[in-house]
Amino acid sequence: MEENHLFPVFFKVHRLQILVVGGGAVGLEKVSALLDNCPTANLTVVATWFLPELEALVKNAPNVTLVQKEFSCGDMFGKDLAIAATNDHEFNYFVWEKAKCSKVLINVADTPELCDFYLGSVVQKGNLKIAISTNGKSPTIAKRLKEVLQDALPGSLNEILDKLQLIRDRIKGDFSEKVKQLNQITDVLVKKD
Ligand SMILES: C[C@@]1(CC(=O)O)C2=NC(=C\c3[nH]c(c(CCC(=O)O)c3CC(=O)O)Cc3[nH]c(c(CC(=O)O)c3CCC(=O)O)/C=C3\N/C(=C\2)[C@@H](CCC(=O)O)[C@]3(C)CC(=O)O)/[C@H]1CCC(=O)O
Ligand SMILES: NC(=O)c1ccc[n+]([C@@H]2O[C@H](COP(=O)([O-])OP(=O)(O)OC[C@H]3O[C@@H](n4cnc5c(N)ncnc54)[C@H](O)[C@@H]3O)[C@@H](O)[C@H]2O)c1
Repeated sequence: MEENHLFPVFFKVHRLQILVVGGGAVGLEKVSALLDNCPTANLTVVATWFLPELEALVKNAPNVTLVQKEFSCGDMFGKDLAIAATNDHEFNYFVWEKAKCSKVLINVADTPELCDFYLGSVVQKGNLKIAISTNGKSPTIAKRLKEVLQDALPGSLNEILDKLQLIRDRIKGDFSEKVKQLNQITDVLVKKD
């Protein structure tokens, strides 16, 4: 079976500077995804025009700046991550080149082969977060799986996490003893019948 070699990480995006080039349908989708996960994400969106929905979304977000202009090399300065989401394939390549020159990790929305990272479909239940990737095969299936898991996972999972954190903070002893006790307490979750 073919395997997915993407390595998932969970970025603290409020500590990063993120550039999005393009403010149309896909720019809106990517900005929404970032803000859904982290309302305090630091985003700069550069585009020649913006969808009104995007302007409305970021209206009261001081951490998001919309810059209406053509993208230029200087926009990459000081950025940690970038997303190229214009409707111009050649231009997205140009943005990719600028990101590479500046050693900025980039997602090119219309060219998976150029992407350093993909965005995932994200299930959220309080502190719990599950990211799904289909290796770029079918974002629609990723979205559907997210919907299935979002419904199937009980809201009480977040309470369990809160309780486990309290227990984790209270257990004394050396590290291996702590791991042993935490595994015993949670054994019930994986025990068959
Ligand atoms: C998961 C999600 C995250 C997000 O964007 O936040 C995401 N795409 C979502 C939706 C979606 N995207 C597209 C459709 C239309 C139907 C279809 O094509 O299936 C729908 C469905 C819809 O909108 O309903 C079209 C599309 N997408 C890509 C291309 C380019 C190409 O494949 O060449 C084209 C064709 C454009 C064209 O034909 O012109 C590429 C990528 N899209 C990815 C992520 C990465 C792979 C993730 C993975 O490994 O599975 C990757 C590789 C790069 C990236 O964008 O990071 C988000 C679901 C959010 C949710 O959970 O609700
Ligand atoms: N990865 C994904 O999830 C995904 C999903 C659907 C489509 N796509 C691809 O993404 C691309 C973008 O589609 P869209 O629907 O958002 O397009 P769109 O027409 O809605 O928006 C294009 C945006 O690019 C901006 N732009 C164009 N040239 C620019 C420049 N030189 N400098 C700055 N901004 C510039 C425009 O101002 C506009 O904001 C398409 O090529 C499509 O194939 C990707």
